[in-house]
Amino acid sequence: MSLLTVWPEADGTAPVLRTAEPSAIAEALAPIGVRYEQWTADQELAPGAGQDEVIAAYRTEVDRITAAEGYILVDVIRLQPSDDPEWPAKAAAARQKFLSEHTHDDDEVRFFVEGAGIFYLHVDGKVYAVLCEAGDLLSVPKGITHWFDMGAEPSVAAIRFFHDEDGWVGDFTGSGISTRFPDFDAIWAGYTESAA
Ligand SMILES: CSCCC(=O)/C(O)=C/O
Ligand SMILES: [Fe+2]
Ligand code: NI
Repeated sequence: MSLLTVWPEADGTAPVLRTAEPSAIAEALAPIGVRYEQWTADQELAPGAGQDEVIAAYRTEVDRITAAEGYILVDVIRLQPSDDPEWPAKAAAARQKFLSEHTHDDDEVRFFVEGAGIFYLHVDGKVYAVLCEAGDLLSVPKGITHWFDMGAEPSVAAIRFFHDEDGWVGDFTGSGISTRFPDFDAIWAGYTESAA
């Protein structure tokens, strides 16, 4: 399951669209150049599995995406709650990195293979919050203003594709818009309640 919520950029309290229907999500995102697809992500990942293991588990999907779109670098972001005393600081730093509005010079393709996270796309006077879960493939054109939230207790794994060997580079806009919209934890609470 996934969820799309759309608000006017001036008001993060009154959504103009809220849908968990995959075809409706894809249809709403297509006009802004965003590709949303549901693939299958059902590989069992060991708790300590790192980049190489995750990429190996999804080799077929990784090869399909890189071959179709010419990516030269693939990496994995994976966060899982743990008892490690360093976890709270690690989680907070990982969350903070993507929490303010930014753009990229490269398009952005993310294949979610575990957990959940929300991409907020700020386009044409609206904010589109795409809650992605395992199996979701999201492709965002270069230059789109956006931010990403994985919540206070991140649990997510996503495979990322880059055309540039520098990997993830964000250009921050300096806008405080991300603080005016419901964060991951607020949206996730409503989503799990409505799914129950
Ligand atoms: C789920 S991938 C981590 C976030 C990221 O790569 C990005 O570009 C956020 O804007
Ligand atoms: Fe991004
Ligand atoms: Ni980004």
